[in-house]
Amino acid sequence: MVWAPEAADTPLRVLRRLETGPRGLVAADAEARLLDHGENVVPSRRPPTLPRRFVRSLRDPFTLVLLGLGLVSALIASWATAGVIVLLVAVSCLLRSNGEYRADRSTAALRRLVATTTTVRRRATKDAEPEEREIPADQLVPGDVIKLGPGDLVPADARLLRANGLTVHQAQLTGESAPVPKRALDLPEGDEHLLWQGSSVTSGSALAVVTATGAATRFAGAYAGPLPSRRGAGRRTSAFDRSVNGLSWVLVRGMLVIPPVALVANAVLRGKGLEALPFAVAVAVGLTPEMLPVVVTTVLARGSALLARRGVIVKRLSALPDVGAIDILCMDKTGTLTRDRPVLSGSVGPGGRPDPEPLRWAAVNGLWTLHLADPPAPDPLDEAILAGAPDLGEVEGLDAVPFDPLTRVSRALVRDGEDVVVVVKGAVEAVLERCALGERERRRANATAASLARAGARVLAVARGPASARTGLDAAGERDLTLVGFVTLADEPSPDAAAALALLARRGVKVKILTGDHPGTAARICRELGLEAGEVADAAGLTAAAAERATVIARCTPEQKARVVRALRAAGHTVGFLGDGVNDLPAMRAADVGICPRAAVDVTREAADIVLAGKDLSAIGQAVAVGRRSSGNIVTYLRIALSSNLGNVIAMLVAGLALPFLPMLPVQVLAQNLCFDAAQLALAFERPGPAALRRPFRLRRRAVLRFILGFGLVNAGVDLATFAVLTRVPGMEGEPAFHTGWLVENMLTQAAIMLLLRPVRRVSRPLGLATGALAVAGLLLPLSPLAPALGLVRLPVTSVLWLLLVLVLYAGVLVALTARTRRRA
Ligand SMILES: Nc1ncnc2c1ncn2[C@@H]1O[C@H](COP(=O)(O)OP(=O)(O)OP(=O)(O)O)[C@@H](O)[C@H]1O
Repeated sequence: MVWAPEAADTPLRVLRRLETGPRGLVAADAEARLLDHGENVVPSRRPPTLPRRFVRSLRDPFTLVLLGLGLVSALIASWATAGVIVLLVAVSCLLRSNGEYRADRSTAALRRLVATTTTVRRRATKDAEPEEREIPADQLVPGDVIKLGPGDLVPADARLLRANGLTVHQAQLTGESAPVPKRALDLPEGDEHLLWQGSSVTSGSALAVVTATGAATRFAGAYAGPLPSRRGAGRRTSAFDRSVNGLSWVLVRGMLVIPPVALVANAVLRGKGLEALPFAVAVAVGLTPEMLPVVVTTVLARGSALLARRGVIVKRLSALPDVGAIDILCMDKTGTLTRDRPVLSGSVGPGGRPDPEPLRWAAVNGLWTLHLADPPAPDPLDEAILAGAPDLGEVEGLDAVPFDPLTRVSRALVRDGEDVVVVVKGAVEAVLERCALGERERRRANATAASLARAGARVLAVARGPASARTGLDAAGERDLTLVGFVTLADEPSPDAAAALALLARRGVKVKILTGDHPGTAARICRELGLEAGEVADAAGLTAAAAERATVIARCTPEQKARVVRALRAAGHTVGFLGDGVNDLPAMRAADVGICPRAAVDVTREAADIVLAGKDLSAIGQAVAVGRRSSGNIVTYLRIALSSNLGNVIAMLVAGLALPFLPMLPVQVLAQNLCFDAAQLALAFERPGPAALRRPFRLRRRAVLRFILGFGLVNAGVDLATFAVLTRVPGMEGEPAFHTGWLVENMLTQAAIMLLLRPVRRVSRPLGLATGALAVAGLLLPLSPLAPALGLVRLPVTSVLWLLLVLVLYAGVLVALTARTRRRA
């Protein structure tokens, strides 16, 4: 059976070819088709397997440079060096891919909870009435009849059977960034009647028949390789990623420069040629924080697992440090701060007097948009209006376009007795600008709406005007309507919103409300939640400076929300956006981190980096804390690893020039590196001090570089002091004794650095064990069976005592130098 419809086929022919009908498939038939066609999953969207992750982790710049150095070692037959490098790479990639894999698995159950679902029409038996059900999108089969509404992801390729004011965003497939209109034309010419998997509904509603699923969709064909970013082309790397990448590249450059410098120096000063190459390679490896990718993955995977236990899904692991860096969180109001369960509270005429007419016409509009546009999920506002509406009389619906956040109105064309009328309801300004009103009447209407909003109500304006059944809704002028009045609805704040806002304030995150609603309503909700409303601004004509000052920005269109977010980012803030509706999508894409509650519409959930699967909004505060902790641990690792490595490399290069022999054998450099790397994994389990949780975390690259350089030099000084001791203590004259002394001292100082260069004093159990093991390994390696292979010998007791003395002095210096930073933590 060939499912793909020819572009110009009529709906009937397509339905026939797919052996289905407008009433949907019979359930048993759908099951059989599922076996035939498989699940509706694009192959490249399946989570990668462990081996594939392993191969992917090889693409890291450090790993590539390490492999390059390994290759050089192999070419000059320095097998031990090559072997240790391959071991380092293998362990690093294995730990990293395993960490990612486990992080994915830890959120898998939660992900299923918030998986995309689709409203499908199916029948229990051939003669049964069709029923509409939500099923997971991966269970769809060709021939299924589906319903779509604003915010829905198009779950498979489909042919429209009916469409109402439908526009879709299909940039991923066609590159068009603006939403394109779609119609259920009988005899189409272009692709106006076709929907592609991977696009999303911006406005309107539709009934469509699925023509292709899974690997057979156009999307799967277009992206056989890796997927483009789900957040669209606008997605940038975060400040944290950029800083870590920047540091990495400084080091990679260093790694590439060191071997030639060491070689040339040896050649010039000692007339040695290529025999110094293994040493040069080992020194370059010594500079690498080869465990950086592993530590980053472990820290982030742990953070994500911790949050999963609290019902928070981190979809993009690298979003965690971004959450920790957020200093402004913008959020929408409806469905985030309020429950989005509005209840009708009143109906008044344009002057503010109680009047049932606005409610009646609002309900007529709501009823027929619901019936004719037939969206998959009814709008809560329309439901509330219908629940509280009186008898609507004999009004027959002719056409309707559901609510669109861009126009901010919903429209219906109805026959009222002999007359055909267009009924418009929506945001006050959007409706008033469609009304023929004198200056005074307009002012009076605005004053009425403002006073209703100040009392905290959601206000909808209702207007009507003459139209023609023949020319239909699209041609209805809608310019000279008559204002019927206003309906008001109450929407309770979410029970946990106040606590969540208070927690964010304690964490130093400023909250801004960006809403499509009236400023009065938004300001009132803020006060009820204990948030100082401060400056309330109107989105129209808002300047960047005003956006920075305001706490509430009202009457926002979706694009204006995004513009505010972009302006705040341009002013140097790290901005999070929390929203649930299709009107929040552009802002979510513009923000550093997108967050959405579980009940958000599909597209918003797809675009979000973090999904709050639980009900409690306070989870955002927890995500912020975990984000800061994760970044803190990564930076602590970088400081410790790099200042220690840098110190060692400087000391080795200097000593290399002063000594008649190599200060350390390549295999010793690498063995010491391996031990240090393994111990440093414990830094992933650290808990930063309370001060780190009180303010947004910013990785300041310069400050980190200064720290690394400063302590690197101190460390080099200590190494050279060790060098001086080793050359003077009796019994240490020979090359093996010198090597052993330096290796032991290095491992002891590395353990000291791990304990002392952290921002907090408290030592976690994993860290205590790791540093203890590193120090003991340093002392015991020369006595172990590995000693001959590593070129180590037993040291006289006096020299060990001397080395311990240097260590104590070094620890004293570190304690004195870090006292100030620790006091602040
Ligand atoms: N179903 C509807 N019919 C008519 N008007 C609506 C409907 N839903 C919303 N509106 C009006 O359009 C305005 C903008 O709606 P939009 O959904 O963009 O934002 P919002 O509901 O106010 O919430 P948020 O705080 O999430 O931005 C609303 O304030 C309301 O006046």
